[in-house]
Amino acid sequence: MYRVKEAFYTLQGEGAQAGRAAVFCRFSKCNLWNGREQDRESAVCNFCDTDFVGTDGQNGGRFATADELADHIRRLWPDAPGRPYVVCTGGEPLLQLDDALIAAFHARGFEVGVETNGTLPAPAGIDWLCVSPKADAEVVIRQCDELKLVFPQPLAPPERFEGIAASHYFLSPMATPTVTEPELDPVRQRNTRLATDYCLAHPRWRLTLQMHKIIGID
Ligand SMILES: C[S@@+](CC[C@H](N)C(=O)[O-])C[C@H]1O[C@@H](n2cnc3c(N)ncnc32)[C@H](O)[C@@H]1O
Ligand SMILES: Nc1nc2[nH]cc(C(=O)O)c2c(=O)[nH]1
Ligand code: SF4
Ligand SMILES: [Mg+2]
Repeated sequence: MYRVKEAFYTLQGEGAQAGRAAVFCRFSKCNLWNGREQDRESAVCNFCDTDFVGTDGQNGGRFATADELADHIRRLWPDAPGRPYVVCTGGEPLLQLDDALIAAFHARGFEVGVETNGTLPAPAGIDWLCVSPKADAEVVIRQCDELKLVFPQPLAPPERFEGIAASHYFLSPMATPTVTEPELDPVRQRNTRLATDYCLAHPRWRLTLQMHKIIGID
């Protein structure tokens, strides 16, 4: 049984695939926070900008088989040229994404992207793996397509992750979890300046911005 909070068609807003059309499949549950506001402060990951509790979002639900979920996601992709792309996120997608679901996506022509906190092993066959480390949680994935670190995190300085083999190293300024408009978020503005300065001083790192919030989609 797969539990999905929501699924929607949008543009990838972050990282090296930013600007690419994708169906986002947001799985329920995370291993670093239970999703309840009253428990945020004591959670390992305490800046999450996402509601991943339950299955009640748009196109959310419980899916008994990989084929049922992949068919559901396929229906959200437009009938137009261009390689179908699904981004599995959450919550923590690696609590649920398995070989059967990756195979079901591939069988429908999808490239499979994953956004993970890196604390759980990744199944084989993922086409684009984005690892975003959180605080002092141990990262077990040693190789990925992009390492996308939310910055700054006192317990997760960029230098700690340079041993993880990645094609791209990004800093993503930490936003206030509950604020969607960047211009109304002075904390994000300060963090954008800090991330910019870090990238200027350490040019292996690149800046990425949450484009979907800037342009006001999803
Ligand atoms: C909600 S998480 C879900 C996937 C996975 N659990 C993870 O943490 O990577 C999706 C992306 O949003 C980023 N994110 C979450 N809260 C954020 C915030 N307040 N500011 C900037 N990025 C944030 C995460 O680091 C991750 O790259
Ligand atoms: N447009 C858009 N791009 C995204 N990239 C990563 C996201 C996520 O929450 O995993 C995300 C998201 O929530 N929306
Ligand atoms: S950002 Fe990712 S790891 Fe952190 S609580 Fe949200 S879903 Fe979990
Ligand atoms: Mg998001």
